[in-house]
Amino acid sequence: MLCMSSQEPASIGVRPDGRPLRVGIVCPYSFETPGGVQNHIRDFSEALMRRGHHVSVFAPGRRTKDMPLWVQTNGSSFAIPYNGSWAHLSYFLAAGLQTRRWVRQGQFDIVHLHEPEAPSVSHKPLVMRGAPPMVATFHASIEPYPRALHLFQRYLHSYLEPLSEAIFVSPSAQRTADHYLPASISRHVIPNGINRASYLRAHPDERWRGTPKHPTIGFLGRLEEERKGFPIFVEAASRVLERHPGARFLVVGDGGDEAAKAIAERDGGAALLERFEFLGRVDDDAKARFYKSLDVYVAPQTGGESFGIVLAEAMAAGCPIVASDLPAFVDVTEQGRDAALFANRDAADCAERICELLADPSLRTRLGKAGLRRSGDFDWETIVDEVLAVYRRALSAQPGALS
Ligand SMILES: Nc1nc2c(ncn2[C@@H]2O[C@H](COP(=O)(O)OP(=O)(O)O[C@H]3O[C@H](CO)[C@@H](O)[C@H](O)[C@@H]3O)[C@@H](O)[C@H]2O)c(=O)[nH]1
Repeated sequence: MLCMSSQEPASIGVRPDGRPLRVGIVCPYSFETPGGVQNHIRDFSEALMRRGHHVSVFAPGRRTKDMPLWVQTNGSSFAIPYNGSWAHLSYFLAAGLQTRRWVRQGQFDIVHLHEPEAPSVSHKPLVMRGAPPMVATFHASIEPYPRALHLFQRYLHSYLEPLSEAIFVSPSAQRTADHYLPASISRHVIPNGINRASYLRAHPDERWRGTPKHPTIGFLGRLEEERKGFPIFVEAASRVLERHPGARFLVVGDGGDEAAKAIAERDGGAALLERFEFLGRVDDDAKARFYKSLDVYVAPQTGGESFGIVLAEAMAAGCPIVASDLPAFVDVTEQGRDAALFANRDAADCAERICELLADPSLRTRLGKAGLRRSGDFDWETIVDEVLAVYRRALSAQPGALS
């Protein structure tokens, strides 16, 4: 079992004896496909290792070349539609045996489960006898809560009983989990984190930088997923072009070919398509430069967002944001003080907000500065301390758990 840590522990401070913690993290989704939960676990693990702790992650699916050595996989996964997206999970008998064996062999001080309510490997340690203290992070936000899911509430309620502490990435994620989480479990809202410094130090990329005549307006996300709102971005773009014919629309994410085809098939689609540039999936450095270069970043997501990590990233780059008024986005932007919000699914309103920002550089500067300040609340360096405080509580509630 490979558990990694950095060489020089700065401050450990969770175990009474000052030794580093051994933390086992279970991710329900395969690392073969990128996603918010996987990125969160990767960045959190790296931040814990920078503090000197030992971390090992278990996830479904196969190993890929670029996967860190501290991620272990169980070799298989299957895809199901989940919360407006496709999730690559692993659930059946072997998955349970493999996960529990991994927990036993890891001799962890703490086991940290992500989305233990999802039918995947992070569900499995909950039935173990003699398991270390278990903390869970709940990411999902499903509002309004569907009637069909009420059927599972009683089952989940008793299944989740062994958890020591629960973390929610936002108040909206807590409202969802409150439907099935036993009242006895302590609750903490701790947001998703970002590597803020990487956005602060990024430089704009000349290819993507706007000018007053040719401002650049960006979208980032999985284009083929309805809930990421790309069709709303396209509709808003066509309206913005009526007032700013030189505007360029830069798009990062998988699914560019299909999305370009759909634009070309619209009335007047060929002219609209000329104003779009599909950049495909980019690496994290290019992503930071992308946010840094834009005049406006647009987040037109229509639902299923538990937090809105992309907003936090754009804020850290000082990029002014136009976003839909989903509950999670309202929270991240402090009730809209740090971004211009539009009525969810309303492309005309979205275009209006974009045009207001394009017409008013001082408004863009004000929102960029407000976002930059707000992004400090999501820096991993702060968030890790908050999670370690939760680990400390879980360990002190089970004093015999530490070896
Ligand atoms: N480098 C790079 N990163 C990308 C790309 N596309 C997406 N990402 C990154 O992938 C992460 C997740 O992006 P989302 O579009 O928000 O994905 P999600 O899987 O729907 O995220 C969910 O979980 C997050 C974490 O809890 C939530 O913050 C989010 O609201 C949502 O519920 C973000 O860090 C985003 O920048 C790309 O092409 N390149």
